[in-house]
Amino acid sequence: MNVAVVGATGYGSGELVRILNRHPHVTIRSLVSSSQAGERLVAVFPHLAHLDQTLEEWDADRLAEQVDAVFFAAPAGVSSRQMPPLVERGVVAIDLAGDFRLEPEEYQQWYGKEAPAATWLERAQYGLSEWNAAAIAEADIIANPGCYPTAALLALLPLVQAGALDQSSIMVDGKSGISGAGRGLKLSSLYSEVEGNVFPYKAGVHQHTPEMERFLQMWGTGDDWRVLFTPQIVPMSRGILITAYSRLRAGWTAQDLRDRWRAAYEEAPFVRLLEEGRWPRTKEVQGSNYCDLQLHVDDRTGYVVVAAAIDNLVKGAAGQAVQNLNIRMGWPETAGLVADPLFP
Ligand SMILES: NC(=O)C1=CN([C@@H]2O[C@H](COP(=O)(O)OP(=O)(O)OC[C@H]3O[C@@H](n4cnc5c(N)ncnc54)[C@H](OP(=O)(O)O)[C@@H]3O)[C@@H](O)[C@H]2O)C=CC1
Ligand SMILES: CC(=O)N[C@@H](CCC(=O)OP(=O)(O)O)C(=O)O
Repeated sequence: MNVAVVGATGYGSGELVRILNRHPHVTIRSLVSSSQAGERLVAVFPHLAHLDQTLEEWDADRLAEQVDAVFFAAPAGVSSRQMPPLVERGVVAIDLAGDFRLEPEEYQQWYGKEAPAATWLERAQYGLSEWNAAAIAEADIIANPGCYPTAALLALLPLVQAGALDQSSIMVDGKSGISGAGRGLKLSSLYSEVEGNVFPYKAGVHQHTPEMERFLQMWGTGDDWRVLFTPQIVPMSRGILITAYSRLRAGWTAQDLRDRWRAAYEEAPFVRLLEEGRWPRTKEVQGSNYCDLQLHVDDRTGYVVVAAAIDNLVKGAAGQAVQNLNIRMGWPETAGLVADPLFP
């Protein structure tokens, strides 16, 4: 099957190409770049020097002729504009940006951009692979989840669905490597700003907050879930570690919660429940599509603490996008994604 990637010079696209290149059922037919069309891929990504590809301009007619699926790995707002003519002509679209993840008012409020038209939003399904496979398998548009929500929802959803957590007390602390901010040149991504430094940003106002709340609400029990989310930058290139805290409802034990995780992820090839006492580490998932989970019930305070580690560019972006393509096409979920983490 032929695919295209839009936003070809970014980190998300670089990861898509790396993964798709080893995919048994996929050929990368077009890499679309708004800034460097005509340039060879190797000039943008020297680590992909073995691939003979040239970046191309956006041309909806050409793409609709050439490809069966398109990955949008561009900033918010691009897919809303460019995707409709392709989907209209039967191309499956997988969007790594936030355009199709939220209700229109929420998207406008948290992203400060106009939402896609309702007719297009209706055709989109949220691409949290482990939780929405039946809908993804039928979807025209797959809204790939944000990196922080992927880790937070995988950890929290089984516990929320079980009714174990107090609705008003969920706090999510997220630590991300700087590649989460993309490849664009910015002061805040400079080595001298990030090295030897750890700092929160957008506490309580990050655009992933409504995404976490929306899907806790949709797939959990009860309503009106509220999440206090604080993302932080840590001095590393890749990786996300989520630590989430919630008051536990009466009667729930660590064993009960672990049983819920086990039942939810029994058939999930990319979710690893670590042995008791062993906590997730970003390096132990690096370069892979795994999400590692652990929890602790703190009887002294009545809280549970859960932790999840993913590679933000793989399970948090390109890897989950390919997992979703696999689900959509009815291929084995792991096609192209069987890679052990890179360690150390
Ligand atoms: N980095 C991460 O960990 C994650 C990122 N995401 C989301 O995935 C998307 C891609 O992220 P990432 O690759 O990191 O971002 P980058 O900034 O690294 O790359 C985005 C690419 O989009 C293209 N682009 C930029 N502006 C425009 C524009 N106005 N019109 C069309 N194309 C444009 C550029 O490529 P070109 O010039 O070649 O067109 C750019 O290189 C974003 O929406 C991001 O929020 C989601 C999950 C995790
Ligand atoms: C470290 C860092 O800056 N991370 C980005 C991750 C979000 C992202 O990729 O954007 P969408 O999911 O909203 O498209 C951020 O916090 O904005």
